[in-house]
Amino acid sequence: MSSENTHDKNFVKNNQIGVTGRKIIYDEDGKPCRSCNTLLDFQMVTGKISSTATPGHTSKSLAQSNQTLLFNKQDPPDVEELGKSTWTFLHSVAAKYPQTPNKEQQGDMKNFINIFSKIYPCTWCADDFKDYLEQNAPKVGSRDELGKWFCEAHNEVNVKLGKEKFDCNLWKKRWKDGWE
Ligand SMILES: Cc1cc2nc3c(=O)[nH]c(=O)nc-3n(C[C@H](O)[C@H](O)[C@H](O)COP(=O)(O)OP(=O)(O)OC[C@H]3O[C@@H](n4cnc5c(N)ncnc54)[C@H](O)[C@@H]3O)c2cc1C
Repeated sequence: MSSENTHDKNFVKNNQIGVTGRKIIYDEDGKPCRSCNTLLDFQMVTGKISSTATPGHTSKSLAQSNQTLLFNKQDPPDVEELGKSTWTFLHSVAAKYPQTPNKEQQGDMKNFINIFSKIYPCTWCADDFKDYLEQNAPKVGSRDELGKWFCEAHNEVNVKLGKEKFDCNLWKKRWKDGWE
Protein backbone atom coordinates (compact mmCIF):
# COMPACT_ATOMS: atom_id res chain seq x y z
CA MET A 1 0.00 0.00 0.00
CA SER A 2 1.50 3.30 -0.98
CA SER A 3 1.40 6.24 1.42
CA GLU A 4 2.17 9.90 1.02
CA ASN A 5 3.81 11.70 3.91
CA THR A 6 1.89 14.95 4.50
CA HIS A 7 3.30 15.66 7.94
CA ASP A 8 5.90 13.85 10.03
CA LYS A 9 3.14 12.03 11.93
CA ASN A 10 0.17 11.92 9.53
CA PHE A 11 -0.39 10.07 6.29
CA VAL A 12 -2.86 9.67 3.47
CA LYS A 13 -3.21 6.22 1.92
CA ASN A 14 -3.90 5.84 -1.79
CA ASN A 15 -5.38 9.34 -1.78
CA GLN A 16 -8.52 7.86 -0.17
CA ILE A 17 -11.32 10.44 -0.11
CA GLY A 18 -14.00 10.69 2.60
CA VAL A 19 -17.69 11.49 2.22
CA THR A 20 -16.98 15.19 2.75
CA GLY A 21 -14.56 15.22 -0.16
CA ARG A 22 -11.44 15.54 2.00
CA LYS A 23 -8.49 13.15 2.01
CA ILE A 24 -8.55 10.58 4.85
CA ILE A 25 -5.64 11.12 7.24
CA TYR A 26 -4.03 8.25 9.17
CA ASP A 27 -1.87 8.30 12.29
CA GLU A 28 1.60 6.83 12.27
CA ASP A 29 0.19 3.63 13.84
CA GLY A 30 -1.87 3.10 10.68
CA LYS A 31 -5.23 3.90 12.30
CA PRO A 32 -7.47 6.71 10.98
CA CYS A 33 -6.71 9.92 12.90
CA ARG A 34 -9.76 11.13 14.84
CA SER A 35 -8.54 14.67 15.40
CA CYS A 36 -7.40 15.11 11.77
CA ASN A 37 -10.60 13.93 10.01
CA THR A 38 -14.20 15.14 10.20
CA LEU A 39 -16.54 12.89 12.22
CA LEU A 40 -18.33 11.83 9.02
CA ASP A 41 -15.11 10.85 7.27
CA PHE A 42 -13.87 9.06 10.40
CA GLN A 43 -17.16 7.13 10.61
CA MET A 44 -16.93 6.24 6.94
CA VAL A 45 -13.39 4.93 7.10
CA THR A 46 -14.09 2.91 10.28
CA GLY A 47 -17.15 1.36 8.64
CA LYS A 48 -19.78 3.09 10.81
CA ILE A 49 -21.46 4.68 7.78
CA SER A 50 -21.43 3.81 4.11
CA SER A 51 -19.04 5.62 1.81
CA THR A 52 -22.00 6.36 -0.48
CA ALA A 53 -24.08 7.90 2.35
CA THR A 54 -23.26 11.49 1.58
CA PRO A 55 -25.84 13.59 3.40
CA GLY A 56 -26.93 16.65 1.42
CA HIS A 57 -25.73 19.06 4.10
CA THR A 58 -22.14 17.87 3.71
CA SER A 59 -21.86 19.04 0.13
CA LYS A 60 -19.05 21.55 -0.03
CA SER A 61 -20.92 24.50 -1.46
CA LEU A 62 -23.86 24.23 0.97
CA ALA A 63 -21.50 23.79 3.93
CA GLN A 64 -19.62 26.87 2.83
CA SER A 65 -22.72 29.02 2.45
CA ASN A 66 -24.04 27.86 5.86
CA GLN A 67 -20.69 28.71 7.38
CA THR A 68 -20.86 32.21 6.01
CA LEU A 69 -24.26 32.69 7.66
CA LEU A 70 -23.01 31.26 10.95
CA PHE A 71 -19.89 33.43 10.89
CA ASN A 72 -22.09 36.51 10.55
CA LYS A 73 -24.30 35.60 13.50
CA GLN A 74 -21.91 34.09 16.03
CA ASP A 75 -21.10 36.00 19.21
CA PRO A 76 -17.73 35.93 20.97
CA PRO A 77 -17.38 32.99 23.38
CA ASP A 78 -18.47 33.25 27.01
CA VAL A 79 -16.55 31.57 29.84
CA GLU A 80 -18.33 28.25 29.20
CA GLU A 81 -17.89 28.06 25.45
CA LEU A 82 -14.28 29.19 25.75
CA GLY A 83 -13.71 26.62 28.53
CA LYS A 84 -15.24 23.70 26.66
CA SER A 85 -13.31 24.48 23.47
CA THR A 86 -10.09 24.92 25.40
CA TRP A 87 -10.42 21.68 27.35
CA THR A 88 -11.14 19.92 24.05
CA PHE A 89 -7.92 21.38 22.70
CA LEU A 90 -5.82 20.60 25.80
CA HIS A 91 -7.01 16.99 26.18
CA SER A 92 -6.53 16.46 22.43
CA VAL A 93 -2.98 17.81 22.71
CA ALA A 94 -2.35 15.18 25.41
CA ALA A 95 -3.87 12.48 23.20
CA LYS A 96 -1.32 13.28 20.48
CA TYR A 97 1.64 13.77 22.84
CA PRO A 98 4.36 11.10 22.30
CA GLN A 99 4.19 8.01 24.51
CA THR A 100 7.89 8.44 25.23
CA PRO A 101 8.71 12.13 24.62
CA ASN A 102 12.31 13.24 24.33
CA LYS A 103 13.78 16.03 26.44
CA GLU A 104 12.96 18.71 23.86
CA GLN A 105 9.32 17.59 23.61
CA GLN A 106 9.01 17.55 27.39
CA GLY A 107 10.52 21.05 27.60
CA ASP A 108 8.21 22.33 24.85
CA MET A 109 5.16 20.99 26.69
CA LYS A 110 6.20 22.59 29.99
CA ASN A 111 6.76 25.90 28.18
CA PHE A 112 3.42 25.63 26.41
CA ILE A 113 1.52 25.03 29.68
CA ASN A 114 3.37 27.88 31.36
CA ILE A 115 2.62 30.32 28.51
CA PHE A 116 -0.97 29.06 28.30
CA SER A 117 -1.46 29.94 31.99
CA LYS A 118 -0.41 33.53 31.22
CA ILE A 119 -2.56 34.11 28.14
CA TYR A 120 -5.80 32.22 28.85
CA PRO A 121 -8.43 34.85 28.04
CA CYS A 122 -10.59 34.28 31.16
CA THR A 123 -8.14 36.10 33.41
CA TRP A 124 -9.54 34.96 36.76
CA CYS A 125 -9.63 31.35 35.50
CA ALA A 126 -5.99 31.82 34.42
CA ASP A 127 -5.01 33.13 37.87
CA ASP A 128 -6.46 30.02 39.55
CA PHE A 129 -4.77 27.82 36.95
CA LYS A 130 -1.42 29.52 37.68
CA ASP A 131 -1.91 28.78 41.40
CA TYR A 132 -2.71 25.16 40.51
CA LEU A 133 0.51 24.96 38.45
CA GLU A 134 2.56 26.19 41.38
CA GLN A 135 1.21 23.39 43.57
CA ASN A 136 1.10 20.72 40.84
CA ALA A 137 4.00 20.85 38.36
CA PRO A 138 2.97 19.51 34.92
CA LYS A 139 3.80 15.81 34.42
CA VAL A 140 5.23 15.52 30.94
CA GLY A 141 7.15 12.21 31.11
CA SER A 142 4.70 10.31 28.89
CA ARG A 143 1.36 10.65 27.06
CA ASP A 144 -0.51 8.93 29.89
CA GLU A 145 1.15 11.09 32.54
CA LEU A 146 0.24 14.27 30.67
CA GLY A 147 -3.31 13.10 29.93
CA LYS A 148 -3.91 12.33 33.60
CA TRP A 149 -2.31 15.61 34.66
CA PHE A 150 -4.68 17.62 32.42
CA CYS A 151 -7.57 15.47 33.66
CA GLU A 152 -6.72 16.27 37.28
CA ALA A 153 -6.34 19.98 36.47
CA HIS A 154 -9.76 19.88 34.79
CA ASN A 155 -11.22 18.07 37.83
CA GLU A 156 -9.93 20.85 40.06
CA VAL A 157 -12.08 23.29 38.07
CA ASN A 158 -15.01 20.83 38.02
CA VAL A 159 -14.93 20.67 41.83
CA LYS A 160 -14.67 24.45 42.10
CA LEU A 161 -17.80 24.76 39.94
CA GLY A 162 -19.68 22.07 41.89
CA LYS A 163 -19.51 19.58 39.01
CA GLU A 164 -18.81 15.85 39.14
CA LYS A 165 -15.21 14.64 38.92
CA PHE A 166 -14.23 12.75 35.78
CA ASP A 167 -12.56 9.31 36.26
CA CYS A 168 -9.04 10.03 35.02
CA ASN A 169 -8.42 6.33 34.23
CA LEU A 170 -10.86 6.92 31.37
CA TRP A 171 -9.26 10.04 29.89
CA LYS A 172 -7.88 8.15 26.88
CA LYS A 173 -11.28 6.68 26.00
CA ARG A 174 -12.85 10.17 26.10
CA TRP A 175 -10.09 11.97 24.23
CA LYS A 176 -8.21 9.44 22.08
CA ASP A 177 -9.58 5.95 21.51
CA GLY A 178 -13.36 6.26 21.91
CA TRP A 179 -15.55 4.02 24.04
CA GLU A 180 -15.88 0.85 21.95
C1 LIG B 1 -7.73 26.26 32.33
C2 LIG B 1 -9.21 26.50 32.53
C3 LIG B 1 -9.65 27.08 33.70
C4 LIG B 1 -11.01 27.34 33.89
N1 LIG B 1 -11.40 27.95 35.03
C5 LIG B 1 -12.71 28.27 35.20
C6 LIG B 1 -13.15 28.98 36.35
O1 LIG B 1 -12.35 29.32 37.22
N2 LIG B 1 -14.47 29.29 36.44
C7 LIG B 1 -15.39 28.95 35.47
O2 LIG B 1 -16.58 29.27 35.58
N3 LIG B 1 -14.99 28.25 34.38
C8 LIG B 1 -13.69 27.91 34.22
N4 LIG B 1 -13.31 27.22 33.10
C9 LIG B 1 -14.34 26.71 32.19
C10 LIG B 1 -14.96 25.37 32.74
O3 LIG B 1 -13.94 24.47 33.12
C11 LIG B 1 -15.84 24.67 31.72
O4 LIG B 1 -15.15 24.49 30.51
C12 LIG B 1 -17.15 25.38 31.43
O5 LIG B 1 -17.85 25.58 32.65
C13 LIG B 1 -18.05 24.55 30.48
O6 LIG B 1 -18.31 23.33 31.13
P1 LIG B 1 -18.99 22.08 30.43
O7 LIG B 1 -19.94 21.51 31.44
O8 LIG B 1 -19.49 22.45 29.09
O9 LIG B 1 -17.83 20.98 30.24
P2 LIG B 1 -16.27 21.11 30.40
O10 LIG B 1 -15.90 21.16 31.85
O11 LIG B 1 -15.75 22.19 29.52
O12 LIG B 1 -15.80 19.69 29.85
C14 LIG B 1 -15.94 19.32 28.49
C15 LIG B 1 -15.97 17.82 28.41
O13 LIG B 1 -14.75 17.32 28.93
C16 LIG B 1 -14.97 16.06 29.58
N5 LIG B 1 -14.41 16.19 30.91
C17 LIG B 1 -14.95 16.73 32.03
N6 LIG B 1 -14.07 16.70 33.04
C18 LIG B 1 -12.96 16.12 32.56
C19 LIG B 1 -11.70 15.81 33.12
N7 LIG B 1 -11.41 16.07 34.39
N8 LIG B 1 -10.77 15.20 32.34
C20 LIG B 1 -11.04 14.90 31.06
N9 LIG B 1 -12.20 15.18 30.46
C21 LIG B 1 -13.16 15.79 31.21
C22 LIG B 1 -16.46 15.80 29.59
O14 LIG B 1 -16.74 14.87 28.56
C23 LIG B 1 -17.05 17.17 29.27
O15 LIG B 1 -18.25 17.07 28.57
C24 LIG B 1 -11.95 26.99 32.89
C25 LIG B 1 -11.49 26.39 31.70
C26 LIG B 1 -10.13 26.17 31.52
C27 LIG B 1 -9.65 25.57 30.22
